[in-house]
Amino acid sequence: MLTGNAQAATLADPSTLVVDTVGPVLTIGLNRPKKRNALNDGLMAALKDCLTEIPDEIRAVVIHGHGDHFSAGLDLSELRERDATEGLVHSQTWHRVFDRIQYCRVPVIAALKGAVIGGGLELACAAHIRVAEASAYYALPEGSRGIFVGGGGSVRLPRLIGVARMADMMLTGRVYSAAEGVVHGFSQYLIEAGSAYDKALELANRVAQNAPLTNFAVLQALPMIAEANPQTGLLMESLMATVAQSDQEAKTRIRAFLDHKTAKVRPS
Ligand SMILES: COc1cc(/C=C/C(=O)SCCNC(=O)CCNC(=O)[C@H](O)C(C)(C)COP(=O)(O)OP(=O)(O)OC[C@H]2O[C@@H](n3cnc4c(N)ncnc43)[C@H](O)[C@@H]2OP(=O)(O)O)ccc1O
Repeated sequence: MLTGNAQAATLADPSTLVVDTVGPVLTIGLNRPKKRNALNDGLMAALKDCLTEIPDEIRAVVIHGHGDHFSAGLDLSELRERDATEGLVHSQTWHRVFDRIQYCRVPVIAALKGAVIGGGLELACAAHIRVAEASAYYALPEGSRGIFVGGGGSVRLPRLIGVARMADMMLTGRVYSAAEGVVHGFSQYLIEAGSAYDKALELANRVAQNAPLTNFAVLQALPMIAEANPQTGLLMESLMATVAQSDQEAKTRIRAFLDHKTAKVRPS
């Protein structure tokens, strides 16, 4: 991996994030509403710090946007002339930040509203669950800006919506609606305007009640199993299932169900 001065010079700007704890949930609010939460170097460095130091008692994370939008993507005012090395360093810096989301030890839920554009969309792709309210819209206008995605979008987005649809987004620059986002498998929830944050928090509290080992398996093992060849995947699944069910947590939880001391599965 390349390193360089462009990266070393970046200082975290704490004012660009509002970080809070709500019970077992860490909430991270992108906080540049006047700039539609465009992702500048200071915000990206702050986000990286914040995701590196998740307290032990936190069981889930919600990332949301202050103001009317999730994020308008890369802060174009910072897209200064870069030579090839600096460009690679910049892109790889973003990769490291978004990898911290994807490989976070606890589930990360993105609460989407308004503009979810370019790098903002790439950020959302790294989360484990996406909750969109009706105001959310998605676009990849990189073509019209003369650039390419640089935050892992070409790896993560096709795995969610397919290569052809991502190609359509990039080539046409078309704005996709919140409803299309659900239909195409980008977001898992579509809810009324104004409620993405509340819904994300509700879901975060729910996943926080799971056995940590099950959540770990979903975050770390499931993506690998899904991409493995079937034989390898089935073996990995068996190993993961065996580890999980032999854990004391599973034994306690199953005993509680059999003793009628825990909730049944009911439609919500
Ligand atoms: C190359 O290596 C990379 C690339 C990347 C990632 C790339 C990308 O993310 S490309 C996508 C960049 N984003 C855009 O093109 C969106 C631009 N913004 C808009 O279209 C609109 O602002 C809007 C989001 C639809 C909202 O519209 P509206 O509500 O009308 O607000 P405005 O009046 O337009 O904006 C208010 C204020 O915010 C500024 N602003 C908005 N977006 C950005 C932005 N992306 N960058 C900088 N500034 C922005 C706007 O200029 C206004 O400022 P004023 O000073 O005029 O008030 C990743 C990694 C790589 O290595």
